[in-house]
Amino acid sequence: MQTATTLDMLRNAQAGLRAGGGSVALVPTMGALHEGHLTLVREARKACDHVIASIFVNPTQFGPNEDLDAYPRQLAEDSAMLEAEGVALLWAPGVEAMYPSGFVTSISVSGVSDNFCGAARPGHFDGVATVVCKLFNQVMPDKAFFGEKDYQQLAVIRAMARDLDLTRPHVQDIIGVPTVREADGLAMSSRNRYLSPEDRANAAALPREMKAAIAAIEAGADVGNALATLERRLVEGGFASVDYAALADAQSLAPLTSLPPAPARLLVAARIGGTRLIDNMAVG
Ligand SMILES: Nc1ncnc2c1ncn2[C@@H]1O[C@H](COP(=O)(O)OP(=O)(O)OP(=O)(O)O)[C@@H](O)[C@H]1O
Ligand SMILES: CC(C)(CO)[C@@H](O)C(=O)[O-]
Ligand code: BAL
Repeated sequence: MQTATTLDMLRNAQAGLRAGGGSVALVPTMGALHEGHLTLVREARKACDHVIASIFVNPTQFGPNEDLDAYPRQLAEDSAMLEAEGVALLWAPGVEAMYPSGFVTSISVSGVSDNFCGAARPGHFDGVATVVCKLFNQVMPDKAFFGEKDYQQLAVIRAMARDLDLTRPHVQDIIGVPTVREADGLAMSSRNRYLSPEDRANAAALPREMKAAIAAIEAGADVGNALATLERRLVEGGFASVDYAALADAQSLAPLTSLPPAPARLLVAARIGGTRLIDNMAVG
């Protein structure tokens, strides 16, 4: 596996990769890799001839009081995992390489980004959209792979690619991969490592109570009451607070107060022991 840390290195490495022909997949990450990321890489390898993975802890998507400094960074371990999975090229720029001095551009998104994590993390999705647009321009993949674990993020990226006409030639296809979960149902996340043993055990309440809420809603329960019960049970189960627990249209992410005939999604963000966890599940 080659590793590029500057744009010139990336361009040279890509030229060599593409000289032999074949399709190219991009798997963008912020590192601190786990089986969820590696599942994206495996799906990418099944779909394309070459896989390029990026590792960049993007400062523009972190708010002033968030965990940018604390975010786990383990490039050597991550690199070994990616090489073992057959990744051809790791794009691992520093901040200066991604945002050189004089950088003055930011993509502003709205609509699918307005509620939920967009409201809880002002500017977050603008940061995500800006760096992903740059990654698409830098790599020009045939396919790009993202996790449904970050469901709203995936919707934002799809909207950005559509609106900026990035689907050709910058990226041909944006693929969503189902959430990979721990044995007790907790969605794998780089931030799970922040959890104490007690909080990690209690965090299993998140998928458990989400499933209970979905069962109630699908059985005809009032959506507002089901969501209030979900929030209460999370706090009773050890969560400090709930940023949001919402039913949304699976496509538009418009908040819903009743179960529609169209596909819907339950979206939750909650805090436990100072760690913010998110999850989402299909409803109906
Ligand atoms: N459990 C998972 N299942 C499927 N995809 C995942 C999972 N965890 C992360 N991903 C995907 O991997 C890509 C990189 O995500 P990122 O590097 O932020 O990891 P993360 O586990 O989401 O970390 P964080 O704790 O910051 O949420 C994203 O597209 C994300 O949706
Ligand atoms: C898509 C992404 C790599 C952009 O920094 C990040 O938001 C993530 O890891 O989900
Ligand atoms: N996968 C989520 C990235 C973030 O929380 O910034």
